[in-house]
Amino acid sequence: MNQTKTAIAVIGAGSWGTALAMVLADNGHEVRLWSHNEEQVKEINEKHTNKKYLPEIILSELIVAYASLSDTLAGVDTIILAVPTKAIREVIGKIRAVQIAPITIAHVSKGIEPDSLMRISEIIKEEMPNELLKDVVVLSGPSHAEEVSLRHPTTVTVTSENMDAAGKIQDLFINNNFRVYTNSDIIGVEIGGALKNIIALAAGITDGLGYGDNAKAALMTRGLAEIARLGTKMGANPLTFSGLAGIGDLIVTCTSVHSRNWRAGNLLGKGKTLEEVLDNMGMVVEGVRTTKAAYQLAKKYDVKMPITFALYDVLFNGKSAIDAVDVLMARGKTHEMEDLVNVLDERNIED
Ligand SMILES: NC(=O)C1=CN([C@@H]2O[C@H](COP(=O)(O)OP(=O)(O)OC[C@H]3O[C@@H](n4cnc5c(N)ncnc54)[C@H](OP(=O)(O)O)[C@@H]3O)[C@@H](O)[C@H]2O)C=CC1
Ligand SMILES: O=C(CO)COP(=O)(O)O
Repeated sequence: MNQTKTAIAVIGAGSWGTALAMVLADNGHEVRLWSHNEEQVKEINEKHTNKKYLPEIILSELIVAYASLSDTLAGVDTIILAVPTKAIREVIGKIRAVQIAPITIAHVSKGIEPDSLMRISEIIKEEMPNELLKDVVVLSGPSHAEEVSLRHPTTVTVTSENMDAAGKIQDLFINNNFRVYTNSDIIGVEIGGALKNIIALAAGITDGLGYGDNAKAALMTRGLAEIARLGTKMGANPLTFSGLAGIGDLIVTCTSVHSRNWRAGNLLGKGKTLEEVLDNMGMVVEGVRTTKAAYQLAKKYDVKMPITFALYDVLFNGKSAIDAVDVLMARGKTHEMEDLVNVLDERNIED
């Protein structure tokens, strides 16, 4: 399906960057995988493994790891950016310092920056000068790196303000194991991908507390309702939340032991402190910072997000998980759909 074979830079050699590098290598592309860790670069090039992040996997020899960013980027016109949200500004700063020609950046990260309340595509556009940036594309959806690296069937979506650019990223990645759709709603795709991590943390907590499937189904359904309310108020297409970057990613993250957010929540539910959990995870748990950002966004846009607020209290205000669940369950009576309908009505009035 992929006609042109090109050199592609994957920036970030954690679980997701490495798994995506494998998809690109399966499609015959030359993949330059940049890491800021020289030991890891040596391991990937000499042993074709990345034991810390994907312990069972042997990597294709088409994947070559680089420690030098300028060597990684030389002659490349597409970057796949796969670092945690917290590192995006720093890494874009390093790219900016060595990049000489305009480039397309496809990011695959799932977060919102607290305080600035920016989506990742917005951060990239802020940090990268116009003359060096062709397009920003987002790739998102239900896709655990552990399963993608085993070539298990996976579906994702790509979006951009320029759908031709999204189509090019679709062509680079699509194959018979990794099916890539397009979606023109960049706000919805980024909000869905980021905020599902909050609900996955909460689902991990209720599992850790020993509550059952009813509690998890409640969290996922009502979690999606509050994600859709906020996203729609921010300008997203509400239909996006019933797609891969919405319900799709919510399902995979709330129900899988691969999810770092679910696992972190599970340990919190079992009584560990946030500090203990994060110290032992060894990989990014995006939902913690995103909870802070979503809490701020809910206030800014005046949207009710009771699960996000309950989790915020558990993570940052010392509330016990059991008390947070009790508060959620004892709230006043409400209509299931009314709040989203109100948000849609407000948007229609503004239009
Ligand atoms: N894992 C998955 O299945 C999926 C992840 N994502 C998203 O992808 C993004 C990356 O996640 P993932 O790969 O899983 O995270 P990991 O924790 O597995 O890896 C993060 C990688 O980024 C590197 N890194 C961290 N900070 C910096 C920095 N300041 N400069 C350079 N490199 C840095 C890490 O290096 P070091 O080893 O030195 O810490 C590591 O190689 C997240 O936003 C996540 O939500 C999206 C879909 C699936
Ligand atoms: O986004 C993911 C799967 O789609 C990965 O989720 P975690 O970051 O919780 O592991």
